[in-house]
Amino acid sequence: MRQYAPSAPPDSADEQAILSFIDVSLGYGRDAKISRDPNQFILKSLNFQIAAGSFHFLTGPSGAGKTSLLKMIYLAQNPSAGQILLMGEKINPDDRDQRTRLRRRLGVVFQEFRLLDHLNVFDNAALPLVVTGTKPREYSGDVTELLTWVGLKNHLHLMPPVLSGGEKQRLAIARAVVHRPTLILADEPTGNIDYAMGLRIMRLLIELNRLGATVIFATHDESLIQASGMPVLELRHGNIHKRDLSRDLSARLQPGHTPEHGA
Ligand SMILES: Nc1ncnc2c1ncn2[C@@H]1O[C@H](COP(=O)(O)OP(=O)(O)OP(=O)(O)O)[C@@H](O)[C@H]1O
Repeated sequence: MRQYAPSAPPDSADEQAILSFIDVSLGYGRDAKISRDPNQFILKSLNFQIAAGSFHFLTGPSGAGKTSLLKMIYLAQNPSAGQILLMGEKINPDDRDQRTRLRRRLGVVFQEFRLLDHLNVFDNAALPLVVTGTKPREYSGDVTELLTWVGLKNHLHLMPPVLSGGEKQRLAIARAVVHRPTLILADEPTGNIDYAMGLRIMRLLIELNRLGATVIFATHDESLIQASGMPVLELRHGNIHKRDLSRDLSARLQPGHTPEHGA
């Protein structure tokens, strides 16, 4: 999988923040924006940094704001207050060129897949390379290898409407990483696939992370979190917390604790 290394790895991967949230709040609707009342915000004055080259899970109860947080990171949602810095740039919500430029360095696995129904599996996966003007002869080997990795080798010419939910999800994952993004954002990428394929996808993301990509992986799947031991950011009541996995581990070792599936 060496060829999937990110195209623009940071100079000092461990030191630099690829993403900073400075007092970022988000509320939906006119009232939240006008009043600036923290009680109206879904996400409240978030302050955190993500180091370039790191891997983080993002978790929290349903409705906690995981998708909303990811939307702000991929610049599809402006914060109601505060400043986001992405890949060394202060985000200006009015700067469309900045948004287009930075998005090309992102790989996003959307919860609802967002596949193009009129393109076959191969062409959907190749799309991020096509839009940057890459020639088919330069990408066809990589695209086929990646689709083989996610188990879609025999489906290259099928159209998305005939794929199962899990197959669509695997295609969405392939499309998100095919252009070697600097930052991968995955919203419940293992939600529709079985546990074994979930672990395989997890291994792919860990491998891409090992090659330099920063990964933020939103999930409810505690067994996957526990099995990987990667750091966890948890959204609760509009705030973000770093979860201490060593404390989780000692809790799991307490008498009477029932292990979760796969943990
Ligand atoms: N466009 C919107 N307009 C109004 N409210 C919204 C909008 N998008 C999300 N919300 C609300 O914001 C809250 C957070 O939603 P979000 O989808 O970010 O949560 P989540 O943690 O990703 O949930 P889940 O785990 O169920 O996917 C929810 O109460 C949701 O109803």
